[in-house]
Amino acid sequence: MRIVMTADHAGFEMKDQLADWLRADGHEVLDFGTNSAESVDYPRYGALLADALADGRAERGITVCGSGIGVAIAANRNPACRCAQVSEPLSASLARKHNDCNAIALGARLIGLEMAKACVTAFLTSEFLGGRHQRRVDQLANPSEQEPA
Ligand SMILES: O=C(CO)[C@H](O)[C@H](O)[C@H](O)COP(=O)(O)O
Repeated sequence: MRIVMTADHAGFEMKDQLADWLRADGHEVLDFGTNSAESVDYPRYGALLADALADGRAERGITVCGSGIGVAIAANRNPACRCAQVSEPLSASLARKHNDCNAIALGARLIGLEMAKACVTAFLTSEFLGGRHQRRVDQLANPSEQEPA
């Protein structure tokens, strides 16, 4: 699978470790930085991730910051990106099954590498269930125009 990865300074080390692990597993990883512990601002890295998903350069995205929150907020500014901040595999799986998320955000200051790998595996191996979930995902484009179900 073609996967775009980004991180801020707090997440770059976990991002690099996950990228190596994914490449060893046969995935193609587009790494859009950052690539050091020098302090950077997360909005750019959320946006770079979302741009690559929006224009089809990548099928899935994984982004990492200290908590996963900042990069998730930034990525979700792009309507083509549905990014869930997750800290355990059930949420990562539900992000695919119910929300058709094309990205997850991880907190390198919240979880360890093995838990991050478990989240990534759940995210990459789970499929969107469609049905009532498709209706709700469609409504995200214009939530205030929807009739209550
Ligand atoms: O956006 C975040 C918090 O919501 C991320 O965790 C950032 O990585 C964090 O804010 C960076 O903090 P720092 O003190 O500048 O390293």
